[in-house]
Amino acid sequence: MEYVLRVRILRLYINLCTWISSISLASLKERSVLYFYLAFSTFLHLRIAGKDISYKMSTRTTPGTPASKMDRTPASTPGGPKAREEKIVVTVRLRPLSKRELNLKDQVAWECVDDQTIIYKPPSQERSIASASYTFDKVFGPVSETEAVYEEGVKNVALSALMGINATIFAYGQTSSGKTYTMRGITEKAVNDIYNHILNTPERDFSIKISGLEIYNENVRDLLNSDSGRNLKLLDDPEKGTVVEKLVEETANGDQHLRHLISICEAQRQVGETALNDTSSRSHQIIRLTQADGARLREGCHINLSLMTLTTVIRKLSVGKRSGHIPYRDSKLTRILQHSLGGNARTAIICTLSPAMTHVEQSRNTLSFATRAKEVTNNAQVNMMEMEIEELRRQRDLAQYQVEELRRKVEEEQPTSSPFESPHQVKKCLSFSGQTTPKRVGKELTRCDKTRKTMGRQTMRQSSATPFTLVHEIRKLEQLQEQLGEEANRALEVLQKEVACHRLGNQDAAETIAKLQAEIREMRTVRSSTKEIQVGDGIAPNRSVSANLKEEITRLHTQGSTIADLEEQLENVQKSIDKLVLALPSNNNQQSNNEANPKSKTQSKKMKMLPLGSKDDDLLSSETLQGYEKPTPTKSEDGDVSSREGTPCFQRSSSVNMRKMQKMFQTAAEENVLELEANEAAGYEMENDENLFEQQGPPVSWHVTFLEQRQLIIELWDVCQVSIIHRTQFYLLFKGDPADQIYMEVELRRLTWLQQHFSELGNASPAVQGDSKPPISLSASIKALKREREFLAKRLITRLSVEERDALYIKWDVPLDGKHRKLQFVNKLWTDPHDSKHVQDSAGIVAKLAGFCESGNASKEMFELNFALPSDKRQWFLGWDPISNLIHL
Ligand SMILES: Nc1ncnc2c1ncn2[C@@H]1O[C@H](COP(=O)(O)OP(=O)(O)OP(=O)(O)O)[C@@H](O)[C@H]1O
Repeated sequence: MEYVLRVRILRLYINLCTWISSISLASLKERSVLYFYLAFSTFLHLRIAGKDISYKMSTRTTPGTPASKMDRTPASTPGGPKAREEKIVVTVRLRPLSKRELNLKDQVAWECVDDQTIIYKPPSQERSIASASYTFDKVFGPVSETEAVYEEGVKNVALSALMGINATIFAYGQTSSGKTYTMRGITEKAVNDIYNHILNTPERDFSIKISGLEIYNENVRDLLNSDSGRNLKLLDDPEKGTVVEKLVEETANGDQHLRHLISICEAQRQVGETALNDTSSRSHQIIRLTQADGARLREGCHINLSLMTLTTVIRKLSVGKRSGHIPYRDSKLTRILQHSLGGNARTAIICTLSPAMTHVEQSRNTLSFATRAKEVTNNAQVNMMEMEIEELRRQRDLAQYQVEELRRKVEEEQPTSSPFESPHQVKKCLSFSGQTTPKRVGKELTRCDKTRKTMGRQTMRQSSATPFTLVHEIRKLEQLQEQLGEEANRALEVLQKEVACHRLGNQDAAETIAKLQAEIREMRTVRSSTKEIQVGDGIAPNRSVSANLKEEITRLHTQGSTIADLEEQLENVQKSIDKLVLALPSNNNQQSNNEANPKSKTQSKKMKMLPLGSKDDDLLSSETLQGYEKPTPTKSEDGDVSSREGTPCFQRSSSVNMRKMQKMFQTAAEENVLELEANEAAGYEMENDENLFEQQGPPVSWHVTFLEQRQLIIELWDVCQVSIIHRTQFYLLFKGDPADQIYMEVELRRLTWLQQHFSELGNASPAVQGDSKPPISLSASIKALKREREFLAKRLITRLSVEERDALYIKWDVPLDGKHRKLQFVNKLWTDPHDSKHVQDSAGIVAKLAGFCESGNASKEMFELNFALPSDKRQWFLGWDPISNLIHL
């Protein structure tokens, strides 16, 4: 059996760091190099079976426990390696003053007072600044050797990889603080230890594979394959999590080869650095910035998203994993390191510090990052794979075979059945469906069996004095075998579950799914007491839109378009909303919260009922939005779709103005009938799908049609300057459910009319609608949209924390210190109808700012806004006006 140890070297280059805003410009200007550099080494995926899997993780409860003192308790069974929460090991290394700092007569500002505490100890003239003390797992002062940092700080974590546990070590600190210096030594020592382990474990075949990658300004580059291009894609693998597409993985033939490969990664980094400075415009910008004056420096500073997100992820994790959405997906680095940060891995962070007084702010920031990191817990567990299961299965089969052999021997010794024998017992205890159990038919024995039989008989004769003793011994042996069999079966069950979890990505995912299933069951219970309605009833998803629409219209006509029918339509939409809401990761998190806090259960349920509900402090990021894009299926086991009939929320939804809905549908229906009839008159046979097929090829699936229609709608929204809140609501509500067809059609029709109206109107005076309604014109729409953006800009302050805002500014290229940056930012939302990611992100942000999640009336309002048809047709086309009312413009 071969065991594969994967070593990954990951480097992150950063121009400026997240704490840039807190660094005074004066100190920035003094820096000769303005990029930050983080070095990571990641040890991943060691597949190990045998005695090593009998270790389980221990929980470290106090932040003061040194990594070296961490306890490892052998588990009693092979099925014992269950994930336990374990905090990240955080150490700090303070380097000596560098030559440059000495030349500049810089002073030492930090002192390691013991092996766990570092204090800020300013020189006498600075004493007015409050001193501060920080405690970590281990603190290494300026005279400490890298060996000590390895042995006492991170060795345990590094060697966890040899026990089949994912391990990650990374260095974090400002430029020139000693990350490379430290990581080089640590990598070297870890390589030594790994190869020593391999030498001392000759019974196993190891294979060591290494890959190296660099993230520079969110571009991922392969350090072992310079031809691979500058921006490798990250892919989501259902089994492995995030993987880097086409990343080369070299097999190391020995320790020297591994060192050589590591040095290639190192050299690539240096080449990359130089090359980037020469060729990359961004890098030019870095150089230029180092010589720039304050204003230009501020204008142009590019803050690295990965580092920013890393700090956000650590901050969020430090207050508890279940504290809301963790934005792993917001940067390449955090995506790649997802398992190492709060996931299935053991992680050690070495925070490196310069002792210099001039760097005191950066050092404080590093220490506050380290303090937060101390609170982050991981759920490391041994990676158990099919091979290990196979091995256990093999052992069990062997045991079964031995029992059978013994039984046969007893039978030969004692042909008549003994009252002590219980033939079924053994079979029962080893009943797990093995494949390799040798089968025997009747008395037909192979030559090998016959030889063994003869030998066995001789052995039995020698070892058993009397038949009674022999039977007694056999019984004892059987009992032992029974225990073994049961244990093996139990272990197999555990392992299979673990493998299943692994396949799903991680333990968290499995837990979430389990909880979702529980939720689904609960929903079914609620549902079973109410009326069952099929989603998309009467609408065949795979038929052409026109055919479906016509059928729908006919249905509405023949049934007299009763309110009940429309209610049914509405219910279907509500189901779609439920699906969307349930698909929100924040709701999954909320569900998890409820496990711990039953009191919040009612609240949570209420939230789930709300369309677009999400936690208030949970910024709808790309990850959340992906949840929208591919909603988690909420089908129950028997295929039913969740329904909310009878729930308070459903009743609220039912209070939609049904008359208006009815009228709207009728109008739309009538228009469609006219259109269909016109088509028919023109020679199209819409009803005959077969003819259609012949004429146009296979019918377009609803999903394809939906995507096309949605794109058209998005473009029309842009052209017609439609409210971005309306766009957001519509975009997030209608995700392609078959029941959405009618709404998509109506929206398209509405927008087409509006576009036509605007173009016909040209410079002419807009139509006045009477009453208090504003005139319909493009300029009126633009004005309304401007007001709406101003409103949303104001909401940035109340809806988002400073950090969230800064993260968004960075992501959307809004200068952090620019004037009117809130408005600048909001003005960027919903501006590119052709960029689906832009649209998705814009929708997430507007949803958050508009606070869709807060109001229980949101769904009602939305239905009225989007689809209520006032008596005047023109008013209907101004369907987004009430949104202004909603947000009190
Ligand atoms: N503990 C230490 N003892 C002695 N010298 C050190 C120590 N740590 C770092 N140095 C020296 O300080 C300088 C900067 O260190 P290093 O290059 O490792 O910093 P870095 O954090 O990797 O910087 P960058 O982010 O700019 O790449 C180097 O000359 C290195 O030899």
